[in-house]
Amino acid sequence: MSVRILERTGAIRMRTPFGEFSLEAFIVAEGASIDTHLAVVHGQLGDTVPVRINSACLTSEVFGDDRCDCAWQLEETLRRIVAEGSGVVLYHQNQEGRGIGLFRKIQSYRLMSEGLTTNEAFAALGEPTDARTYAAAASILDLLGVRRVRLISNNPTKARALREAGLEIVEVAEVVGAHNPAWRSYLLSKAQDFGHTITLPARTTPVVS
Ligand SMILES: Nc1nc2c(ncn2[C@@H]2O[C@H](COP(=O)(O)OP(=O)(O)OP(=O)(O)O)[C@@H](O)[C@H]2O)c(=O)[nH]1
Ligand SMILES: [Zn+2]
Repeated sequence: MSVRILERTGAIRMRTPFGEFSLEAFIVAEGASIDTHLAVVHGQLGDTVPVRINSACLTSEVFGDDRCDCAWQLEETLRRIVAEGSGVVLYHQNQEGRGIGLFRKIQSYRLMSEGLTTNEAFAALGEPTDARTYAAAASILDLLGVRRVRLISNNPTKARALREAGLEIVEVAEVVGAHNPAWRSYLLSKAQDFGHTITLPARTTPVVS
C-alpha cells in the first residue's frame, strides 16, 4: 500500500530522564487511513543507526500495568540509544493493541481474563492477530536519511518489512524484559504464538529442603 507523508512539524527538543532527544511529528497517509507518527532522535545519526519501531501500549506506558514489558522496552531502548550516542525511536500511536486500537485491546484483555489465549481473543473479536504495517516507519526513516539499521526488536516481521522497503538491516538486537517474572507468560506467548525471537533464561526450580 502506498504511503505519503502529508505534513511534518519540524523538530522540538525533549529533555527526558534518559537524556535529550529531538521529537518530530508526521502526518502519514496509508491507503484510506491518515495517522500521526512520531520520530524521536538522539544525537547525530551515523552510517548505521540504532532504530526501534514502537507500537503504543497505553496501559503499560502510562499506567505501568505489569502484564507486558512494553514500557520497559521503550525505556531500555532510550537508555541504549543514549549509551551508544545516537539512534531513532519511531512511535506509532495508532498501532495500539497491535493495530486494533485501545478499545478493542481492552476488550481482548477482558476475554483473556476469562481464559482465552491472545489469539483466541483476537478471533472472538473478529480482528486480525496483527494488523500493523511498517511502511510509514520506512518512509520516515528515509526522510531522516537512514539507510542502514541496527533494529532493536524481537519481532521478525518488523525486520522483514524494513528490508522489503529497501533498508539494510545489519543486525537485530533483542530487547526482552526477562528480569521480571510478571512478564514471563506474555513473553512466552509472543515467542510461541507470534514467532518472536525471545531468549528467556530457563525457570529455576526452587530448592525445597
Ligand atoms: N490486543 C492486544 N494487544 C496486545 C497484547 N499484548 C500486547 N499488545 C500490543 O502489542 C503491541 C506491542 O508492540 P511492540 O512493543 O511494537 O511489540 P512487538 O510487535 O512485540 O515487537 P518488539 O517489541 O519490537 O519485539 C502494543 O501495541 C501492545 O498494545 C494483547 O494481549 N492483546
Ligand atoms: Zn504492552
